[in-house]
Amino acid sequence: MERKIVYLVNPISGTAKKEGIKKLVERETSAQGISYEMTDTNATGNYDWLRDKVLAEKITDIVIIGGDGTVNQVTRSLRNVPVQFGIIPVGSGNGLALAAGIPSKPQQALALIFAGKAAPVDAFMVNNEYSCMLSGIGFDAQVAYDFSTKATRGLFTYAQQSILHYFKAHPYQFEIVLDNFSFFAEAFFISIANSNQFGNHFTIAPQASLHDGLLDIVIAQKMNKAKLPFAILRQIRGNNKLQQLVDDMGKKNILYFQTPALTIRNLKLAPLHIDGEPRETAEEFNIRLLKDYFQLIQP
Ligand SMILES: Nc1ncnc2c1ncn2[C@@H]1O[C@H](COP(=O)(O)OP(=O)(O)OP(=O)(O)O)[C@@H](O)[C@H]1O
Repeated sequence: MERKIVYLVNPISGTAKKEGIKKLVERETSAQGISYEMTDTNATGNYDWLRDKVLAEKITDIVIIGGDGTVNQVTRSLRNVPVQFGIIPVGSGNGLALAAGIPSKPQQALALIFAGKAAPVDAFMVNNEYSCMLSGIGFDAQVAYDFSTKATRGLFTYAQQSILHYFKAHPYQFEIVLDNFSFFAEAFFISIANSNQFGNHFTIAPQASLHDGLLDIVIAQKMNKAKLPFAILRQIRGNNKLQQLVDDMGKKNILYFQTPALTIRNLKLAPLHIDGEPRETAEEFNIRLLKDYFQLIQP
């Protein structure tokens, strides 16, 4: 089938200048003889118009030139639409693209898109919110919130906010409800991961796969704050298994397990982020995996 690409450019994502990337994309796509359109994304995150366009004009590929927040909004809007997605990662974190092995350099990411080999990627719901990468409750959500209020984006601003919040961080109380049992945890944050990382290669869930039908849950339990960075480092390298969860409780600072669904009771109303974007929190989160939600071009 003849390919037709729609490029969606987020003008505010990350810190990279978009004009040069747009020119590169136009030049290279024309050289490939592929028909394409290019348009900016919008702040509302509504892409219903695109759904209709894909069907009416037989668009084969939607390529997102942006970060995880944009990937979230676009893929959410195009559920069950017969189209494959590409990413040219120019966001601040680019967690999903990096987890999928998509190159960071626009020219290489574009070459991958032209090769056009797509594979399914899971997503998940946190109550009624759709997430495709990594969501979290607690410390990292507070960082996401403050990051969203800053005029400059990018890794530097993100790191600056993380460090500032680290010194202010306090644990929250949660009840975790799994199929067969439940337990209480006092934790700085809980990450629910489809991708293996927060972005920028900062791995949090080393075993996470984008299409294994499982969510990786990481609980950074209350501990002496001086130990927290070391505990996270161990987590990055570690190989904890689900069956070890019960053994680990009470012994380990970081709990790590995999499950397709769980409920988290948020007893102290810790803040929530969805794919790095702050969202309204709730007293209870029902979290469930959506298997093979969209097709992503990847190596
Ligand atoms: N035209 C636009 N004007 C203003 N905001 C926009 C526009 N298009 C998209 N947005 C918003 O930009 C936000 C950030 O987008 P994106 O996730 O791509 O970048 P990022 O946050 O810098 O990267 P990452 O999520 O990888 O850390 C999203 O919340 C999205 O709603």
